Amino acid sequence: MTVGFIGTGSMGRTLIEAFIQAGKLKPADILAANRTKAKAALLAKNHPGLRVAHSNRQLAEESPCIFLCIKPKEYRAVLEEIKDVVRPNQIVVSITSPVMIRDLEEWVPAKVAKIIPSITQAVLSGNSLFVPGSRLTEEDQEMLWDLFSTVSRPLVIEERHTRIASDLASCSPAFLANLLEKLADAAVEETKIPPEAARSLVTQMAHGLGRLLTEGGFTLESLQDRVAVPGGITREGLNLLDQDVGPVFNRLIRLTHAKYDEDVQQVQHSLCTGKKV
Ligand SMILES: NC(=O)C1=CN([C@@H]2O[C@H](COP(=O)(O)OP(=O)(O)OC[C@H]3O[C@@H](n4cnc5c(N)ncnc54)[C@H](OP(=O)(O)O)[C@@H]3O)[C@@H](O)[C@H]2O)C=CC1
Ligand SMILES: O=C(O)[C@@H]1CCC=N1
Repeated sequence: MTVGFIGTGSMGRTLIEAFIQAGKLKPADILAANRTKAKAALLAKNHPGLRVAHSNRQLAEESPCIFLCIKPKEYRAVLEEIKDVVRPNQIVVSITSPVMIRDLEEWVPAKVAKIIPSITQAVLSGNSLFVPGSRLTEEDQEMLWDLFSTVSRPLVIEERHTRIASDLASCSPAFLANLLEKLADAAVEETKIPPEAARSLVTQMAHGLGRLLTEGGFTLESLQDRVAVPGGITREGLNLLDQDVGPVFNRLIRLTHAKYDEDVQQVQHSLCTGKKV
């Protein structure tokens, strides 16, 4: 089956390369289109057999399953371009959290799903968040589940939980990398340890931490208890983090939700103005 990807930016490329790496899709199964054609052409060069469509419309005509890997503001233009050629038996998957399934279902007669990926799929790990639309059959759901199982752990979520689940699965790699960067920078500032050593120490620690939590039988709580020996040094640090860092995450979640609400409004406005199918 040909799988089409509209948008070969950061996430479109990550997904394509993850499916190839997992052996789930062969390059010849993939048809890609991107506004800046050179980006899709480079992907085709790196994965011989992968085909580049000359337009989004051609891609939509030729792909039983179409992934929209574009940003919220780019939906209107792409939907305008493909809506007349999309058929009811096709599957259209959006990877964009603020685009509502019901809006997509108004624009195209296809079977729609929202699947939010994560950069962690580049190493075939992490969750992908699965929101099935009303027209998907059991068979379609199984096909998508099977596809994403090869690069992630798919998780069905309700659409109303899209934002918070994306914060945790998709944004948090950036949030936690930022915290580790701050930890390393503070170490350099306070002790003059060489920056490369500080970065290497936190990076290797993060690798081990991920494994402890996923394969090592630890929970978030048991890990802290195990490291913080009674009367020891770690407890001092944990007490400070409990006091100062917790509230930052409450603010962070309020911020991401406020931006999400704004994006939802903007997308709905852009998709509601003008002609639909
Ligand atoms: N990055 C991440 O970790 C995650 C991203 N997402 C979601 O994925 C979506 C894409 O994000 P990301 O890949 O990071 O963004 P990018 O900007 O890297 O990629 C978007 C791509 O879409 C292309 N594009 C834009 N308009 C069109 C068009 N009309 N026709 C064809 N291609 C077009 C752009 O082309 P051009 O080269 O011309 O700019 C660009 O390559 C977003 O909605 C984001 O929220 C979801 C989970 C995680
Ligand atoms: O920053 C963003 O908007 C996207 C959503 C999830 C991850 N990245």
